[in-house]
Amino acid sequence: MNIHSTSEASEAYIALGANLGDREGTLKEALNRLNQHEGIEVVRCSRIYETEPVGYLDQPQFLNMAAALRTTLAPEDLLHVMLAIETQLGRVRDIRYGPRTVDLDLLWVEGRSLDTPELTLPHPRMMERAFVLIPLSDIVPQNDASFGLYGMIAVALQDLDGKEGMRLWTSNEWDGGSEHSGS
Ligand SMILES: Nc1ncnc2c1ncn2[C@@H]1O[C@H](COP(=O)(O)OP(=O)(O)OP(=O)(O)O)[C@@H](O)[C@H]1O
Ligand SMILES: Nc1nc2c(c(=O)[nH]1)N=C(CO)CN2
Repeated sequence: MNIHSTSEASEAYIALGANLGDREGTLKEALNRLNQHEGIEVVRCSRIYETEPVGYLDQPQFLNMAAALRTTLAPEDLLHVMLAIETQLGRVRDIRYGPRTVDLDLLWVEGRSLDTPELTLPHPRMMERAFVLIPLSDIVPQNDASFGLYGMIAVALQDLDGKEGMRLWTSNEWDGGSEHSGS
C-alpha cells in the first residue's frame, strides 16, 4: 500500500532512543519494522545523535533520532505496534528512565490530542528534552503553518539545558530498509 496516496492517512512524529547493544543497528531495525507494517510508512528520518543520559545518570550514552510517519492506524494502534517492536528488539522494562535496547515514543499525531492512562498526545515530556527536540528539528518542516510545531520546538530549545550533552553521531539517514532500497 502506498500510504502517500491514502487520503485518511495522518502524519505522526516519533522519537527513538537506544543505549544497549548495537545501538545504531537497533534503531534502523525498528524503522524497518515500522515501515514493513501495512498501515505505516516512514517518510523522513533525522540524523542520529549521541547523547548524555538524562533522568537516570548511571547508564551508557544513548543514540537518539526522530522520524516522521504517515499512518492509517489510530494513535492507540500505532502505539501498540511500537510497543510490540520494542519487545521484539529486546526491550526489558525495569528501571524507569533506565537503559534499554530501544525506546519508541509517540510524540505527536496530526490533529490529535489525547490523555488516557495508556497514551498522552502530544507526548507530555517532549518539550523538556533536547535529545528529542534537536533530532525533531531536523525533520519538521519550517513552514508548517497549520500547526507551528517547528516554532514551538525552536522556542523550547532556547531555554533548555542538556543541548551541550549531544553530538552528531552520523548524518547517514535510514536507507529505507533493504527491501525498499532497490539494491
Ligand atoms: N505519547 C506516548 N508515547 C509512548 N508511550 C506513551 C505515551 N503516552 C503514554 N505512554 C505510555 O507510557 C508507557 C511507558 O512508556 P516507556 O516505558 O517507554 O516510558 P519511558 O521511556 O521510561 O519514559 P518516558 O515516557 O518519559 O519516555 C507506555 O507503555 C505507554 O502506555
Ligand atoms: N540522553 C537520553 N536520556 C534518556 C533517554 C534518551 O532517549 N536519551 N530516555 C530516557 C527514557 O525515556 C531517559 N533518559
